[in-house]
Amino acid sequence: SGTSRPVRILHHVQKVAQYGDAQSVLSAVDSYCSKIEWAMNVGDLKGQILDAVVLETRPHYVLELGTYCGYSTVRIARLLPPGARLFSIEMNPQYAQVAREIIQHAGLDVDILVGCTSDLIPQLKKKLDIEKFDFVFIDHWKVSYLRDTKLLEECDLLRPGSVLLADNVTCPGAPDYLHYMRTSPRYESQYFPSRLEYLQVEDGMEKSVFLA
Ligand SMILES: O=C(NCc1cccc(CNc2ccc3[nH]ncc3c2)c1)c1cc(-c2ccc(F)cc2)cc(O)c1O
Ligand SMILES: [Mg+2]
Repeated sequence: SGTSRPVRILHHVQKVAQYGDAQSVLSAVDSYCSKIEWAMNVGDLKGQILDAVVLETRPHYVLELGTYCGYSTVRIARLLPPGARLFSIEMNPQYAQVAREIIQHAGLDVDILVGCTSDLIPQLKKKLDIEKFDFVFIDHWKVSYLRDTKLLEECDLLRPGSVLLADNVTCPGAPDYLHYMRTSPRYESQYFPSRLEYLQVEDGMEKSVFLA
């Protein structure tokens, strides 16, 4: 097929979702990916956990690792107060372009940084004039979760109370990240059991609060 799966999702959103209506964009992605073809969006079930953590945290500065089509980016951005800033890092330029158009269709304003976390995270303070992130959503390569969390610590981008929420800690799994979060005295960690997006497979999210 000529188009990619993300492009097919974008075309579906542009066809059926109301421009400027974030909820209709989320519903369009979820109906497409549950009925036509599966895709690795966080989905509506785990998305409700993401919503609850964002609302509880009321973050001003947000970082997302792994944009894909921008589904979780829209989920987070639609709940942020005016003035809050959301930055999302995506290393695949095709994904980043689709995400920009899906986020635009939702009427939201997000900065997508194209590149890999190991290069970009050390530049964030200087480039974005940001002190610390209040909330980080981690959903990129599962083997990079732990490395990048340690990089956030080393770059002094977390403050006491910063909240990290990681997708897929059960499926596909991020065992070294989970072990670190559940044994480190620097974090208070909590597991939220759920299901893999659009399937009956068990998955879950880990919420970890940075203590100091
Ligand atoms: O693997 C996953 N997602 C990550 C991912 C994957 C591919 C490409 C990218 C490219 N984006 C990227 C990469 C590296 C990066 N470094 N810095 C930024 C950055 C950005 C990201 C995933 C898999 C499954 C899953 C698959 C199969 C299955 F059977 C069950 C479950 C479910 C999910 O919810 C998932 O999130
Ligand atoms: Mg995921």
